[in-house]
Amino acid sequence: MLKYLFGRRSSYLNTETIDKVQSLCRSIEDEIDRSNLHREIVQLFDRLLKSHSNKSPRSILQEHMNFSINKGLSQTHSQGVFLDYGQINKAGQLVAIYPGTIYRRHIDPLLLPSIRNRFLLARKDALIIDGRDRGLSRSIYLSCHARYPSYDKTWLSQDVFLHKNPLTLGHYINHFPSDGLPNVTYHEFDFNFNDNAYDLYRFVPNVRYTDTDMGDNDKGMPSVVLISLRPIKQGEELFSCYLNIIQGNEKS
Ligand SMILES: C[S@@+](CC[C@H](N)C(=O)[O-])C[C@H]1O[C@@H](n2cnc3c(N)ncnc32)[C@H](O)[C@@H]1O
Repeated sequence: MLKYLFGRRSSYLNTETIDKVQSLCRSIEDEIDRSNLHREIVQLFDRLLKSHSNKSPRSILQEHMNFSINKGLSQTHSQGVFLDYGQINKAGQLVAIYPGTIYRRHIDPLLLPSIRNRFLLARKDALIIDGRDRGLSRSIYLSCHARYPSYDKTWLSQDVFLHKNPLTLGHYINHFPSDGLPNVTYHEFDFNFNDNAYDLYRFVPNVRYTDTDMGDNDKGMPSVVLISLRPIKQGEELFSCYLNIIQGNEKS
């Protein structure tokens, strides 16, 4: 399904662990109701859109979904993402969004931005998201963003309090440690809003590298969201599985 192109394979990821994690992720993914997820996102973005300027996006998320996320020092590697307020009550809940530039694999030129880049995420439809917020990746995002100026570019800020969309931290979520299991999983999602809800695109943290006319196949803006695998308590670090598709049905 999804994989980090340049993720590392750890020795504790034996077949038994991978099978266990994959069946956990699949069981939750199978239950995701896409139209519910779309509705949930529309409702949140609508709240953010209509909010009064004195309320921060994070406090709107806290009021609306009873949680918020933030970056912090990870127990595994450098920075990670934590549930810093409230709780996630159940599996299958939207927790974060993976921001960045959308490339078509083997078509768009990804070689230079891919060098030493740990933030590349592949979708099964051969789209790749570059979520790196620095260097060439950052410049390319900003350049492509000029074609979609109403979309979100605030996720590029290191200061989460400046983020217009408080969910755009999916790219900083680390791979689960040897003494634990993932508590979130990647789920491919396309932002697609009606003409009368076009303003909601201003909270979408993705832009395409190439502005293609998709005609009838228009998927809106392809992205990836993070979904909880179980209830998550305040203070817990979010962990995904970078390898949950490598051993899957389709080997890409
Ligand atoms: C998308 S980044 C995640 C954010 C990263 N921790 C940072 O602060 O930039 C992915 C990279 O984080 C590191 N990483 C993630 N999970 C890890 C883990 N469990 N153990 C060691 N390194 C990890 C790897 O270098 C990986 O390529």
